[in-house]
Amino acid sequence: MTSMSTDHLYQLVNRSKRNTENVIKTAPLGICITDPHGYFEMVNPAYCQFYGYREEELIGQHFTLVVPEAYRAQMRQLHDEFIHGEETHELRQEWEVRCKNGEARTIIAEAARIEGDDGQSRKVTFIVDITQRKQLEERLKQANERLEYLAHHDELTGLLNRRQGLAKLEEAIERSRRYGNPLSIVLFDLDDFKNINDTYGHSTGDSVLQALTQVVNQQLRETDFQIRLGGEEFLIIMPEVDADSARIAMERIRQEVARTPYTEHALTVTLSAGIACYIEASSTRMLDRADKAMYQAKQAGRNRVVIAPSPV
Ligand SMILES: Nc1nc2c(ncn2[C@@H]2O[C@H](COP(=O)(O)OP(=O)(O)OP(=O)(O)O)[C@@H](O)[C@H]2O)c(=O)[nH]1
Repeated sequence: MTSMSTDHLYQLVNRSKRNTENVIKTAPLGICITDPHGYFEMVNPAYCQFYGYREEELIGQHFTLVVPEAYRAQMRQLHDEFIHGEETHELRQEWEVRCKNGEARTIIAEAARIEGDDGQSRKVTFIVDITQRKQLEERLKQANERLEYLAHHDELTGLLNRRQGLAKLEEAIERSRRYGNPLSIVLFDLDDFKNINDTYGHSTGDSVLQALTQVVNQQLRETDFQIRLGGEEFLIIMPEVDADSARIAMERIRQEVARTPYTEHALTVTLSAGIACYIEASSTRMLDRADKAMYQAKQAGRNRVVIAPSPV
């Protein structure tokens, strides 16, 4: 080889090195190289910019500087295992990291093991910021959870809604049918509720419905379900409870509801209830019997509980 061609080769190698350096400098993804003990040896501008540190603030620091305290030990161990392990590439993984200003962000990191000019292993890590995508995913997840919740619950009171409540009733009836256990349902409706809306406004009416839901719930067993069928009409499912016990429970609830003052106007609210217990009936039949009993309670002057007679 002539001296000219050696020069030329030297130039080419230098150019190639400069190109590589420029690629690393201008790469849109953060790149860092850590020594065998996890200390930063190289960080590119995108890495510094992402974390909010200057290059000289990072070089020589342990990489766990950008890791939340809770994961530091785990990350340190993973780094050491990778440096001394067999794998040359570390799988892509999501991590939560901390920027200089304390901000938490999410990255996807992928790493490779390279050999330094001292013959020792180094870890080169490539990071991509996915914070926005994660936040979007989180908001989407919350929106889906909310939709899922609303599909089963009444928004005002947080109770199960009619559709979900009727499904629960079907399940309860099925269990009673199979195991021969008693089951009672209570249909109740507030008395003269229209007066409250007309006198104090709809939002006061709403507050009454919310507070009343709590009063009733506090009186129920863990295994009972309270459902808002619609408007000011509610259903309670009481599995394993016979008609007499349901009446005692409902009397207690009726009295508690009537005794409680509602809203800042200290309103009195009463309810009329009809009870039906399970006797080889469909949910429609049971609801129908409870409804008739409730109607009787209204007819008899309201603020009372009536048990539906057993069908012959
Ligand atoms: N504030 C509020 N009112 C509601 C809601 N749903 C239904 N209502 C009201 O409940 C009232 C029901 O009136 P009615 O069906 O005449 O019954 P009532 O006045 O309770 O009379 P009785 O049932 O016969 O004792 C109406 O004024 C409805 O507008 C609600 O979500 N919020």
